[in-house]
Parts: sequence; C-alpha cells; structure tokens
Amino acid sequence: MADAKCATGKCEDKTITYEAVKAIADNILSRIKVKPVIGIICGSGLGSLTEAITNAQNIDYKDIPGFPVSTVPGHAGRLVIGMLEGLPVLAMQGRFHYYEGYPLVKCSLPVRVMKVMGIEYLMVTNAAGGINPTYKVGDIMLIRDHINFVGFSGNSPLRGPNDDRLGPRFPPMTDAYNPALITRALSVAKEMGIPDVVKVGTYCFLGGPNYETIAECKMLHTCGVDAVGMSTAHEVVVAQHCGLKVFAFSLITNKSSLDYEKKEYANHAEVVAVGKSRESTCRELMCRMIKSIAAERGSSGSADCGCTT
Ligand SMILES: O=P(O)(O)O[C@@H]1C[C@H](O)[C@@H](CO)O1
Ligand code: HPA
Repeated sequence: MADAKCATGKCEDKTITYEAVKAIADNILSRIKVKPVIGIICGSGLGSLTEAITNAQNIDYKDIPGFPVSTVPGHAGRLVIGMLEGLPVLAMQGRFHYYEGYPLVKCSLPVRVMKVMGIEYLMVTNAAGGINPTYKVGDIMLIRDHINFVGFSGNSPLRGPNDDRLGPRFPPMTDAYNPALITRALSVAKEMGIPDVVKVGTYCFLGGPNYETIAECKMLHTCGVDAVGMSTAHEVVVAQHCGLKVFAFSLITNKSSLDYEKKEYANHAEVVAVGKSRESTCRELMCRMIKSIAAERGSSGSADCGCTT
C-alpha cells in the first residue's frame, strides 16, 4: 500500500492513494461473476445477514492484497458477493475498528473500494448500546444522523492530501444518511408488523474498545445521542465524501447505564448473542430494503422476500 506525503514513514494516518484503492477494486472485480450495486457492512453478530445471498462467492480478506484483516470475534473476515432480492451485492462479514489499531483511513478503505468498483448504495449495520432510556434490547434504530466524537479532534479518514477522484476536500455531512431510505424503512417496518421495534435516532461513534462509564453515558444522553458504538461514522463520512447513498441501522444489543442505582455491565459475548437472536428480523429488514431499491431501479426482485426464515 503506497503511503503518500509521510516524510518520516511513521505517520499514523497514512494516505491510501487512488491507485492503491483501484488495484484492490480491480483485484476483486477480476474474481467475481457479478458487478455489485449495493455494498453491505455487517455489524457484530450480524454476519448472517449474508445468508440470503444466492450464487454466493466468498473471498477472505487475507486473500485480497492490500486489504486489512478482521481481528474481532463476531466478524468473520470475508466478502460475500452474489445476488440479493434481484440485485448484485457485495457484503462484508466483518469490519475494521479503530481500536484494532488501524488508522481510520484503513478502517474505511473498503468503502472507497466499493465506490471504485461501481457500487452505488452502502448499507451499514452495527451493534450499539441504547442511551435513549425508551430503547429496549433488540430494538432497531434507523440512523438519521451521527455524532463523530473521534472526529472532533481532527482524527478523520479524510485527513491528509485529498484526491478529487475520491471526493471533494470539504464534503458536507447533511443528509449523510439518505432521508428517503429512512422513510422507506419506516414503511417496511410497518409492512413487517414491527413499527414499535424500529426507532429513528442519532448514533455516536466512540473509539472503544472499553464500553462507556455511567458519567459518559449521562453526558451522551444530554448531547442528544440515542445509541453508542465503536464504528460506522468513519465509514459513512467516507461514503458521503465519495457520493454513495447510505442506509444504516443499529441493533440495540444492551442498555447503557444512566443511573448509578441501575448498573449495567456490557460484554461482547452478550452483544454477539443479541445480534444472533435478532438476525432474522435484521435480515428481513435489509432484504426488503434491497427489494424496494431493486423495484425502483426496474430490476427483477424475487416474488417473495426470501429472507424471512
Ligand atoms: O462492528 P460493530 O460496531 O457492530 O461492533 C460493536 C462495537 C464493538 O466492536 C463491539 C463491542 O461489543 O460491538
Ligand atoms: N457501547 C459501545 N459499543 C457497543 C455497545 C456499547 O454499549 N454495545 C455494542 N457496541
């Protein structure tokens, strides 16, 4: 991977050049039978979203030169490429987190690879703690907006020289989460008979890997945060920079403590277990969204949403 403009070779945020992104995109395209239109990033415990993909081809991250590898339990570390509800998709079973030691530009590299491959939509999922006291474990929060605490200090995947082929120097973040897709997801939730489970809210990206203190949760609540996690915002910043349409949701896997009398002890095994227990609902929501995009584009979605089991 080429590192641009790093005089010492020790810069943490190494720029990844357009040529390096294109080399990865070309490598993947040369190995697959379809040209994906939708990219999917599966959150912790949500890797089985890919089970509905037909004619699937799997590529392990370790077999893609220049691609990072997953190190977190619940993130398998492979691409699954095939057809879903009438559209060609590329799904990531496993994402890259800042706390794993990768700079943000590398954590979000797959999003740029997707763009250069010709992908138009990015669907992102994550596991998150429920800061909003009305949220229950198992709820699904459609992400309307985010607070990127990691970015407040200038730690951005866009830091460093900007290559206009990947997007503008100063991208706006208004409507980074496509409002029309959120509206559609609310209709889909009604069709599925789960309007009470589906919320709309603000996600907050913290660096992790520790879960939050009670004081931090109280502060996030005051700041208007509904759910807290350790991913997604940097991916969406890059997606908005390069012009992908984004739909994202959080599965609330645990409740965050706002009260010293009601302590909660988050743990990753529980996060993954809640993900697995809600996988069919999350999969159905995702499939129905893709089916509606297929219908809009005039692609033939399957007669039934094949993802309800
Ligand atoms: O990849 P996501 O954001 O779904 O994973 C969350 C955040 C941490 O990686 C992990 C904590 O349990 O789950
Ligand atoms: N905090 C941060 N990240 C998370 C949580 C949480 O409570 N649950 C799942 N991912």
